[in-house]
Amino acid sequence: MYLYLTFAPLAVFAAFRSYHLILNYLAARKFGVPIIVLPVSFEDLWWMPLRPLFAWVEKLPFGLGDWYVYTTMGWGHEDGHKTTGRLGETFVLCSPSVNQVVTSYGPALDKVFKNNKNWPHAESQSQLFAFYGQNLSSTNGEEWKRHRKITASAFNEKTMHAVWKDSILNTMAIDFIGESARTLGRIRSTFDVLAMQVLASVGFGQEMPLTTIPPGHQESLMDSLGFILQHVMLTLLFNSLKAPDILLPGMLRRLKVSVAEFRLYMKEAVLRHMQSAHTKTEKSRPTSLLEAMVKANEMEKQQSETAVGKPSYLTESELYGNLFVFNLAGYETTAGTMTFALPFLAAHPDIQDWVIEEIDRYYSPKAAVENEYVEIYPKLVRCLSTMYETLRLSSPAPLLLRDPLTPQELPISTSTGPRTITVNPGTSVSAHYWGAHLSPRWTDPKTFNPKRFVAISSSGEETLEIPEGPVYGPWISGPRVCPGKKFSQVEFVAVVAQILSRYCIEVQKVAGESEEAARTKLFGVLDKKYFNISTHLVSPEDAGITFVRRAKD
Ligand code: HEM
Repeated sequence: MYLYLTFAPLAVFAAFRSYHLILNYLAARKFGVPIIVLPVSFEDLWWMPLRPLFAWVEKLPFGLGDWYVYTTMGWGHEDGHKTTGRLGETFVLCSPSVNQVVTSYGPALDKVFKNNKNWPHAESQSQLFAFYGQNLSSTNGEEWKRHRKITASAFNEKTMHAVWKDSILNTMAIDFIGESARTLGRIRSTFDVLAMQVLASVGFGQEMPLTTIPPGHQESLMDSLGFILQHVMLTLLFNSLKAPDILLPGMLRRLKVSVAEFRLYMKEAVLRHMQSAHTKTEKSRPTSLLEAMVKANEMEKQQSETAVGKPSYLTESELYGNLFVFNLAGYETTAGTMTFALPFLAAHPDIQDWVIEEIDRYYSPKAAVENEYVEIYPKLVRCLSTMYETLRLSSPAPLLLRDPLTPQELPISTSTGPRTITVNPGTSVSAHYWGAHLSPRWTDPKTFNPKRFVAISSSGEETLEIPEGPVYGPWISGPRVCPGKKFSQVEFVAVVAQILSRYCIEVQKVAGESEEAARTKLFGVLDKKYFNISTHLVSPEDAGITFVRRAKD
């Protein structure tokens, strides 16, 4: 009897899933592209906490566990170009809950991202990070336009000045002499802190040290935000849990405190900026993302009070939602990019010398103090090309899902030439930039070569140029292009310029290890990645780099 009660619901569930899998498979066949059949999709939220328990299936013989890799949103990080190399630029992931057309074909990506009205964010992904309030990334259509209009004003040239200055000053404060040898794990934590510091001062306008616990708080801003961001998936799953503290394990109790603390920090910061928005003169320009956002919102509110119809400003919780998403989207992405860029430069001394040549020509470590962002930043093309190439090889974005609202034509490439398929509502399209960035459409796709992004202009100057032919889109394109694109570029260029103006970076060797063996080991470590909000290394402690003071000092 007990056995029956336990297994009957499972049998019903399995029968229900099998029936839907057959229906989805029949629908997928109509596309006439390769199909990968999966028992579960990463769009099934219940699967997320269970997934680690099934890691063993990958070890099954005869490829029986090959499906497992495709059941995480970040499967591209692990798979790279393998599946696209085998099946082509368009294929379907067919599971009981959904069919996903996966594409790395340029015209398809172009079409989807240019038209976010017909191709909105998939509901399954968009609501993930809305626990502080609806925001830019959680909304679609008219709602999204309202968020985008207010938040766009935050990313202005004045804030870029602040990003430049803060990035350089925070890099100067890192002790690369006292701790010259760092594992890639330590590199990541170093730049996690740096990225958070830049976001706290440029994002919040936070002036006190991030580690201070002000009156009325239990945690510092750094500790609360850091804890939430490091455990964001857990926050997502347990945030709405109303259980009394005594029943919660220590980890969830701490998470609850951090979530409440960060909300309080946001509340105080919004209030502070709302008050200063009233006292500052019209002409004084905001210096933090939050201040700019609050100011634009207050102006919108005033106009909205005189107009009829739906309010066009953001509510308080929407301001929090956006501020949190800026932190979430801007912290790991930039820190992760640095974690890959520095070892790539260490392993390619010729490229490093080429970048240093540019830095020595245009950059001086006083650049932050003298505030020369406007003059120096645009000249550091080789530094920026290093970021472009790093992102080509290690993009932080997972598979980006879009769900068509009405039947849409999607271009595909086949061995007999290009054609289109009709994608109906209910089928997702999944942009697979890992496949695109490592495609043979690039010359020598696996090699780190920032020079591929540098061209010479008619006046003889080096300029950044994306090669024609292959697809490049770490920040995507179209109306939903990453609003923090320039923020991340300015931060990256400032950090690399500051470091290489004083240090060379070398591959770390253990006693008796040859240069070649150390490089091979480093490449092996850089090659094994996984996704958790951004790109992470599987074994970051197994390789490292060393900062060597440059001779000119
Ligand atoms: C290397 C750095 C970065 C990369 C590669 C990157 C990449 C991306 C990508 C691919 C998207 C589109 C996601 C989608 O539509 O599904 C996006 C959106 C977004 N990013 Fe970034 N990002 C970076 C840095 C930043 C920074 C520094 C900030 C803020 C300070 C930021 C804020 C955002 C926001 C708010 C969105 C949502 C935009 C919308 O939906 O309209 N990002 N980013």
